[in-house]
Amino acid sequence: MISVKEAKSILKNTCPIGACELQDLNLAVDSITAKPIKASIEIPAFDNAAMDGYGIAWSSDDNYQVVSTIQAGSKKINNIASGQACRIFTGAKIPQGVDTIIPQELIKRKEDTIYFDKQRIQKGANIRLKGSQNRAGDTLIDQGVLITPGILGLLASVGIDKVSVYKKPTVGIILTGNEIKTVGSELEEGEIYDANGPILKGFLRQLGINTVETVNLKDDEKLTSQTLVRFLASHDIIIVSGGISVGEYDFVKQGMQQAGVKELFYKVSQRPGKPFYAGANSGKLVFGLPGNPCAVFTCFSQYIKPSILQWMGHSDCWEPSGFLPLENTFSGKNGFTHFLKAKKSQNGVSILSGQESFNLFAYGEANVTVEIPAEHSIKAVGDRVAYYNL
Ligand SMILES: Nc1nc2c(c(=O)[nH]1)N[C@H]1C(S)=C(S)[C@@H](COP(=O)(O)OP(=O)(O)OC[C@H]3O[C@@H](n4cnc5c(N)ncnc54)[C@H](O)[C@@H]3O)O[C@H]1N2
Ligand code: MOO
Repeated sequence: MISVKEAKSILKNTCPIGACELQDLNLAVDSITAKPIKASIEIPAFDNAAMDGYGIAWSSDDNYQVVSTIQAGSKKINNIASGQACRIFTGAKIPQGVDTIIPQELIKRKEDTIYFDKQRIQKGANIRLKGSQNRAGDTLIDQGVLITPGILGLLASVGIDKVSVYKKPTVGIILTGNEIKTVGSELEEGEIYDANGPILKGFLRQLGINTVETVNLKDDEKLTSQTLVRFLASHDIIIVSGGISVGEYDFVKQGMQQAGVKELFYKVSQRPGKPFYAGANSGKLVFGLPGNPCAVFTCFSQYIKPSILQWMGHSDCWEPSGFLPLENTFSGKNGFTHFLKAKKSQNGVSILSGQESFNLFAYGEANVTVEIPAEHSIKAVGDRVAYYNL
């Protein structure tokens, strides 16, 4: 049995960073840039109006003659001579001769003559200058940056429609257990609803992995190894739920061996999720999660989620979200790290009741997982503990 720290360190050192792919801009949010991105054009590409109003060439005149109207997107734009003005709207290209836009609120207009108070505006006002956002050749985004909606806007503004990002892994889920029924079907004697499939697919969806091959398997050694072989041929990461403990109908460990998966570790000194298995095969990762749903939740969030994030190019994905004082006492099993359903408030974090690994009730209220390390398994009120946002 290894410690939580050792298990995380093995995965951190084993998990590859995915290949690069060109992703459509509209699908690239939450991906990580695999290369720096430069602009090939300057933005704004032309001087344009920042306000709806009137464009003039600044002079000592106190009135101007409106001679044209320019809408955003207008293509045919006549020059403006001294003493003339154009009616102009936000985003419209500034004509030759115009150096100032007067917002319409400051204008008095009588037929085609406009007047305004020169004290209320300065020469050069309300013009967005060509190249004032970026010049052609400027680096807009470095490599290794999380793509936010703001970045999508920036890239679109310079005409970039595809981005080089780290590829997301393809994931396959194998749910084992004769007793497992998918929600929506009728339960018979001794059967239970599959909670692990929704937990795992929910986590994957949060990571932007929406297409996941999932199979339900009866507890059968041959079927388990055959399915693993098939999944290894078509997925980067394989997650198996249940069947990894020591029961007579637990076949996942043997199945891994038969499918040629090399064991990275088996059993971690943690609660829940002690019989957690991780293996590798030709750059692919295979996880055997103990079937109890809270063990599945914990093993995914503590190990598989950071591995997938690392695969997708993220750094610092193994650290807790923060540290807070504990609001109740806790006494755990010595030598085991405990991952606990908990509720975080502004000033502290409270461990919820119902910590058994079958018991999902506290997830209705929990917003964090608290980690109580194996070395200090007894905690008093006020002790600072690490927490992970759910
Ligand atoms: N003699 C021992 N027995 C057990 C040990 C042990 O060390 N010695 N470890 C216990 C711990 S801890 C865990 S966790 C479980 C892990 O068992 P398995 O990975 O073999 O999982 P199963 O036996 O298939 O299932 C365990 C439990 O979880 C329920 N389950 C399974 N799949 C689902 C699902 N998709 N959705 C909801 N619930 C599921 C299943 O019905 C069982 O109740 O082993 C202990 N035993
Ligand atoms: O490894 Mo467990 O403690 O029942 O989840």
